[in-house]
Amino acid sequence: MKLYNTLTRKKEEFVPLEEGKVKMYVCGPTVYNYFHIGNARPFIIFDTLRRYLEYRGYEVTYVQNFTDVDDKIINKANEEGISAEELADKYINEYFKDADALGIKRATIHPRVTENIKDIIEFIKDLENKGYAYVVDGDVYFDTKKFKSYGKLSKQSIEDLEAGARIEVNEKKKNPMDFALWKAKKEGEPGWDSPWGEGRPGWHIECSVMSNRYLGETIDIHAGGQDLTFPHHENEIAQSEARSGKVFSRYWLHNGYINVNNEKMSKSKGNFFTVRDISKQFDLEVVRFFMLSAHYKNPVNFSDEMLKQAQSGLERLYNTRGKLEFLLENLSGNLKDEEKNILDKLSYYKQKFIESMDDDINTADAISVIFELAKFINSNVSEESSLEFSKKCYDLFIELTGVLNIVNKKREENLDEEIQKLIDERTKAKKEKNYQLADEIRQRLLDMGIVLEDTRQGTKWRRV
Ligand SMILES: Nc1ncnc2c1ncn2[C@@H]1O[C@H](COP(=O)(O)OP(=O)(O)OP(=O)(O)O)[C@@H](O)[C@H]1O
Ligand SMILES: [Zn+2]
Repeated sequence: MKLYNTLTRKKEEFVPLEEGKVKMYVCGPTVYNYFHIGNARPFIIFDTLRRYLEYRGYEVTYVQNFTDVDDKIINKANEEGISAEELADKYINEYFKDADALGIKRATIHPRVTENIKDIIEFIKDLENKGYAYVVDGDVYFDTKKFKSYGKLSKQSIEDLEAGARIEVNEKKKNPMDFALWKAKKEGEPGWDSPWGEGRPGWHIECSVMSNRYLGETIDIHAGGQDLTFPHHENEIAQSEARSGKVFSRYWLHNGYINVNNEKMSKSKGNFFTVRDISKQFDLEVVRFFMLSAHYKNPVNFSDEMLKQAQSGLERLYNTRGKLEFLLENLSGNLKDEEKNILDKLSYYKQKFIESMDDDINTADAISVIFELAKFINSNVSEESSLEFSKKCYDLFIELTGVLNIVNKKREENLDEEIQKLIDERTKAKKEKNYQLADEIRQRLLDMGIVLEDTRQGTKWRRV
């Protein structure tokens, strides 16, 4: 399997440190709000990478953190008159509701910064002892000039970075690229005791510490959105490698942006749609399907129209699944000769799916293969087919869609909703005296094996 590694700017063969095992860290959300469609992209994409690795037989330890102390959280908590902890608790809870509905598997560990303060302090002490950190008025800074390979991820020399970056003037720092490991407490902020006085951790240190604590000094994959490459991931490398003297992460993966009118969707620009809001209009499986329909590194323009397209694509796949499930209940018999002849098509689709995913998790191509398979099923499985053949088609369809965790509802669950929707449409048509449409809908339901009975309490249905 090949993955595009930001560190080398190349697609590289993926070889984990320990055979059969993958240690993976994904930068998680800052929990002060519902997360938006842009934030959803890394969560969905790297969840899919994890699922694919598991499908290929790897045992994956997956860590995704919650940033539960930071300026934005503190400000919002102060506005709402609650503690930073209460605010973070609330949005962690809300995160899980949306993430579950997006089909994102829970991480092996979801650590929180505030539960790791002791380790953070120890880590900073190590950096200080090794001469990589200096203290000014209760703040502790990382000395970037001391870390010789600073800039290796963003491929810029420290001089270029200094020249190019607009960094706020901070009298306390020795060099403009230095960053805070520990921040002295200010009025109205939460704080913890430390050797440097009361304070709280800077942002970058948390990921170095939690990755080290839960996965060890060297991990296989570290991932996040493209905006995290610099300075966040650059700083994580500096902190971790300065302390351990070992490679921090062997593969660095970054997803491209979800844009609105070609501009990055972001909270600060206000051009964002929360997943929660979208869930009022669309099943969130549609959002997952939409994300996976593009290659994760390509920029994607988000719009309602795109979601509607994704919705109808997903519906087509559900129709295939529904048809197969209906037929499986009614068919019998072993493979027929003509079915034996086309059986190798199934292994071909499976092979193509794996090739696509092996090519830097090309979910867009993988979904095209699923559509090809659906087309094959639609034209080759019918009331005339054998049970054995239909079952083989069905098993492959479920296997491949299962890797991406799409089309994951059974016909029965899906059907009840669909039936009710059609009944409502028919009732509306009757009210509007559109009897032709009403009859058409009744016939469509009958074809699905559903009989309607109009009663005084409304329309009831039963299976034939
Ligand atoms: N428009 C976007 N497209 C793709 N990924 C994004 C986008 N915006 C943020 N991300 C990613 O979402 C993840 C969660 O980050 P976090 O909660 O810190 O959001 P954020 O960067 O504060 O969001 P914002 O940019 O809206 O302020 C990070 O991996 C980040 O790179
Ligand atoms: Zn991080």
